[in-house]
Amino acid sequence: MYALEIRGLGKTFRGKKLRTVEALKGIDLCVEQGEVLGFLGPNGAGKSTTIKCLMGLIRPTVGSATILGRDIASAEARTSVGYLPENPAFYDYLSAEEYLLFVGRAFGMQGDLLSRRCEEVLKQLELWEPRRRLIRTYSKGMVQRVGLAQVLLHDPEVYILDEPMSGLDPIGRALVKEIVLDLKRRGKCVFFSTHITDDVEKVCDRVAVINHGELKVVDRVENILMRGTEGYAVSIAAADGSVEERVVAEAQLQGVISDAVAAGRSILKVEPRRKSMEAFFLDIVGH
Ligand SMILES: Nc1ncnc2c1ncn2[C@@H]1O[C@H](COP(=O)(O)OP(=O)(O)OP(=O)(O)O)[C@@H](O)[C@H]1O
Repeated sequence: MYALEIRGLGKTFRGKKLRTVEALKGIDLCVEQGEVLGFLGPNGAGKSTTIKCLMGLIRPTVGSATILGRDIASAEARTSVGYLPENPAFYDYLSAEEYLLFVGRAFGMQGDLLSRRCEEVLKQLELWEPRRRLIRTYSKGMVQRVGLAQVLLHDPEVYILDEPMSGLDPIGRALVKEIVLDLKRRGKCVFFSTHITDDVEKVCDRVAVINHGELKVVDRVENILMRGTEGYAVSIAAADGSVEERVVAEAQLQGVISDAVAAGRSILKVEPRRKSMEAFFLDIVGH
């Protein structure tokens, strides 16, 4: 059973004067339990539309999806998910602590379990000190961290995060990456959208690239990086101790090494030169 299974998901928005936007054009995607999948795409690609369909916030025009084998329309599917919206908005006349107690009760938590989990996630998200301050006095990054705290609170099996790193400074981003890796270690499934390639390279097992409502590539991060080998950097030492570095294509590699050895020079290092995830992403989306 997949943690997340999306079959032929499509969404057409109908606007004024019969104007339609085909935001999703039939997406098929499965994510395993214990897997971190980065859902990568430029602005307007269809990431939030996919996530809103999964969370039942909008209805797909065609297709279906399940979470841990349960239809996304069911209450059971929703309770097994931790969801972070793209622009989380909270009851800002509550403190972070009050808000988390409210969320926990909505998930059926109470008593010691609820107060213990509140304390744990407030500490994990570095919100313990300001926990009694009203959310309206928080900075943008703090509000984003309240969003992540409510995602983690009920310890669900599946996490659907819409741009979890947005609005965070480098320290906050590192914290989120650490949280995602910790969820992975604990066998959870994390599906998160982003347009930042570096986030994907560091924490994901697989990447799904979406553009204009269509999935363009779904593959393991290491395959994508290997596929993008541009050549090899060869470091060659001369007899006088000087080092020369040359970048050569795969077809010339053997010849360059043989020639250098025949000339009495040593090969110090041969390293593949890979395309970055960013270059790969820009190729896919056609820039
Ligand atoms: N309610 C709506 N009515 C009409 N069009 C919409 C609606 N919501 C989204 N769209 C359109 O659907 C397309 C996909 O939008 P979506 O918000 O899913 O993109 P995204 O990949 O999440 O982008 P971003 O990175 O900018 O958040 C866009 O062309 C957008 O303008």
